[in-house]
Amino acid sequence: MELLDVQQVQEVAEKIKKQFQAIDSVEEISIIEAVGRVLAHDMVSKEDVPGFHRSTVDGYAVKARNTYGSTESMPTFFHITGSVEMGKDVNQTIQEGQAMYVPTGGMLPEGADAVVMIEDVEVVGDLLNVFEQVAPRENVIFKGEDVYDGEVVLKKGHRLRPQDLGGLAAIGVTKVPVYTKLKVGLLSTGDEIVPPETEELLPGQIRDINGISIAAAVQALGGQIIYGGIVKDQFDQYLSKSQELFQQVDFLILSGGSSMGTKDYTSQVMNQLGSPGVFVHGISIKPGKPTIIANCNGKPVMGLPGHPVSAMVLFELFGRQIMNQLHHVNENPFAKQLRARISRNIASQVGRTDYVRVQLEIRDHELWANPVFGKSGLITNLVKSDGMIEISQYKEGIIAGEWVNVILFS
Ligand SMILES: Nc1nc2c(c(=O)[nH]1)N[C@H]1C(S)=C(S)[C@@H](COP(=O)(O)OP(=O)(O)OC[C@H]3O[C@@H](n4cnc5c(N)ncnc54)[C@H](O)[C@@H]3O)O[C@H]1N2
Ligand code: MOO
Repeated sequence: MELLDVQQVQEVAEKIKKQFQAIDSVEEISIIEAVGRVLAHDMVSKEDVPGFHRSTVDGYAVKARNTYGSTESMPTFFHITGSVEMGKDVNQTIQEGQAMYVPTGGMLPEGADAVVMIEDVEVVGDLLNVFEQVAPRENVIFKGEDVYDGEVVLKKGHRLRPQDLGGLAAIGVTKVPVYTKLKVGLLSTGDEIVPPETEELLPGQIRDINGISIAAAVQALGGQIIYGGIVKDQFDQYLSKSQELFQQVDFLILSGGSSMGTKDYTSQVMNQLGSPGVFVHGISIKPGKPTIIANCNGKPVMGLPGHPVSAMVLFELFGRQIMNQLHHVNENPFAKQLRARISRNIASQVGRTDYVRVQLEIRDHELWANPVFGKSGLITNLVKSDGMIEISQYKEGIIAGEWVNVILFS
C-alpha cells in the first residue's frame, strides 16, 4: 500500500521559496494596457506634482495672516487685484491686504499662501469682505505636495492597479517596464471529464470545471494561460501531452489524478518531466491533502486535486505563491484580508490546517463570517463564498463569536 507523506502548510511554503528562481524577462508597454502587470523597475518622478501651488476651491487667494480675526460681524477688507485664469501663469504678486480670484485648480499667485472660499466673502466692486479666517496652506495643494522631484512613486515588483497608472500619468510616464507575462500551462485529466460546452452528458461524465476556474485564476494574477485540454487516465497520453505543454511554459499545472488511485498518474508524470522532481506529495491541509509540487529542471509543476474546491483553494495558497515568486511580485497579503467574527463553532483536527469557506454579512454593525460547509467536490460552495478562513494546525477549532482573518477571493 502506498501512503502520502504529508507536510505542514508552512513547510511547503518555505520549500517553494527555496526551489524556484524569478524570471527576469522584461518588456516595455503603454500604461493604457498595463493594469495587472508587474513593474520591473522602481518608478522615480523627474518633477514636482503639481508643478505649481494650486487652489482646491473657488475663492480668493490671500495672505492667511491678513484674514486673522475675520468673523461674520467683523469682516476684513481686501483689494481685489484681478483673476487667475485656468491653465495660465500668473504674473501678479499678492501684497498685504490684496486678494485675487482663483478657480478650483488654478495657480496661486506669488505672495499668497491660502484661499478663502467664495461662500465666506462678499464682493463689492473691487473690494472684498472676508467673513472667515483661513490658516496658511488652507485650501491649497502646494508644489510637490503630491509627488516631489526624485520621489520613488512605485516600487519594482508592484502589481499595477488603476490608481497606480493614474499616478504614472501624473508624472508624465506613459510607458512602463514590466515583467513579461508568465506562461502557465494547464491540463485537466480524467476519463469522465468532458468540455464544458458538452450539451448532453452521458452517464458518469462531468464537465471540466478546473480547466475554466484555474485558467481564470491564473489570468486574474496576470498570467497567460495555455490550456492543453483534457487528457484521459492513460499514462502515455498524459505524459506526452504534459511534455509538450511543459516545453512551452514557465509553470505547468495538472488538475486531477493527484491521489493514490490506480489511475492517479500525476506524480509519475511529473517525475518524468525533469529532475529533481516531486518534493511535495501530500499536505496536512483540508481540503486539498493530495496536492503535488515538483521542480522539473528548475520549472515548477503543480498537481492540483481534482475536486474543484480543493483545486481552487490550493491554487490560491500555493499556485499564487509560485506565480508571485516567478514574477518578482511584492504582494501585501493583508490587502486581501479583513477581520470578521465567525458565526458558528467549527471543529478542526490538531496537526492539520483547515481552510473554511465563508460568506460575509453585516449584523448589528459588525462584520460576520458565516461558514459555507460542504464537500470539496461541490463548486457552488465556492460560488456562494466571499473568502476563506484558516484554522491553524495548532487549534482544535474555533468558537462562535471569535474574531478571524478572512482571506478574500478576488
Ligand atoms: N483512497 C483515497 N481516496 C481519495 C483520497 C485519499 O486520500 N484516499 N483523497 C481524496 C481527496 S481529499 C481528493 S481532493 C481527491 C483528489 O483526487 P485526484 O486529484 O486524484 O483527482 P481525480 O481522482 O481525478 O478526481 C477527483 C474528483 O474530482 C473530479 N474532477 C477531476 N477533475 C475535474 C475537473 N477538471 N473538473 C471538475 N471535476 C473534476 C473528479 O471527477 C472526481 O470526482 O481524491 C480523494 N480520494
Ligand atoms: O482534500 Mo480533498 O481536497 O478533501 O477534497
